[in-house]
Amino acid sequence: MIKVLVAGFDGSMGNKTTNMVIENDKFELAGVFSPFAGKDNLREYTEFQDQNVPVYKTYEEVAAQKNDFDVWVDFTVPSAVYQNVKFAIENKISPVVGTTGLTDEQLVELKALAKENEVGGLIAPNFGISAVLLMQFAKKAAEFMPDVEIIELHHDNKLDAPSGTAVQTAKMISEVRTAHHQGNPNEKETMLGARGADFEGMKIHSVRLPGYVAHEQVIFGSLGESLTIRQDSFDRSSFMTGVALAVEKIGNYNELLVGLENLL
Ligand SMILES: NC(=O)C1=CN([C@@H]2O[C@H](COP(=O)(O)OP(=O)(O)OC[C@H]3O[C@@H](n4cnc5c(N)ncnc54)[C@H](OP(=O)(O)O)[C@@H]3O)[C@@H](O)[C@H]2O)C=CC1
Ligand SMILES: O=C(O)C1=N[C@H](C(=O)O)C[C@H](O)C1
Repeated sequence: MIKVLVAGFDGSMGNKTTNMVIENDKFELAGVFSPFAGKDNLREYTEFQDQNVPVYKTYEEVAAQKNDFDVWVDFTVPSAVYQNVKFAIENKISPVVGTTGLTDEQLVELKALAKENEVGGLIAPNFGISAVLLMQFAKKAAEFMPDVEIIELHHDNKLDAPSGTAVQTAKMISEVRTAHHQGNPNEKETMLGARGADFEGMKIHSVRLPGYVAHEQVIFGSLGESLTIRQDSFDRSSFMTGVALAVEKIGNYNELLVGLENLL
């Protein structure tokens, strides 16, 4: 059995993940983690009355029981994810991280730490197969159509913008695209932000509205034609297959990987 701790268990993704772990015969829910939890055991929560699982609130509590955990699944917040992943690696608990917001510098540091500790881990901006495919297709398209704008659309509880998926899409496109300005070089924004965020000349636009979950559209323009690639996550269940795959496989690695495609 793979022993799993879910950090952010009380959030939208953390709740879905907690239920997925409980229902998966290959996994044991060995703990949940949030500094803000008001209870000491998961069975005190109405939804989990049959689950005798400790609620951990501090790193010290987790460290004292670190042999109880194989995998740390993180669906928390951008402001906490770096410290959470650093702690997990230092305690030889494999991080499987959905939380977005890690900087490039933090990623480099965490990769080195994982190598030093010979701990496998995964940072996945998106666990949905439709999003993983969208990023791959977008990179291919950019080889031939280098003028591109990204529109990501999310629920209006999301803390960060642009989305981690949109940033990862732009990074993958930039591997095959020469950085260049798009639009009139003399263009002026008469309203600040009108042209969106800029990534090596590509523009990224973030929509936040009730009714949305997670969606991304990549639009390519060229002489006399356009190509649009779109993915939609209508429900957070779309991420669970990828999370389960990562939890199951991450023990086979001894380095920190970025992107679910590394495990497919
Ligand atoms: N990679 C992927 O496929 C996906 C990634 N995400 C990402 O996952 C993250 C979470 O998304 P979502 O579930 O919608 O967000 P929510 O706000 O619904 O949940 C976040 C949870 O984390 C808790 N939390 C805050 N700080 C800490 C901490 N230091 N340690 C542990 N838990 C903490 C929050 O508690 P409290 O409310 O008390 O602050 C909350 O319960 C976001 O970064 C999002 O971008 C989301 C979906 C898919
Ligand atoms: O906050 C979300 O919901 C999501 N966040 C991730 C991101 O920022 O890319 C993944 C997915 O889009 C859902």
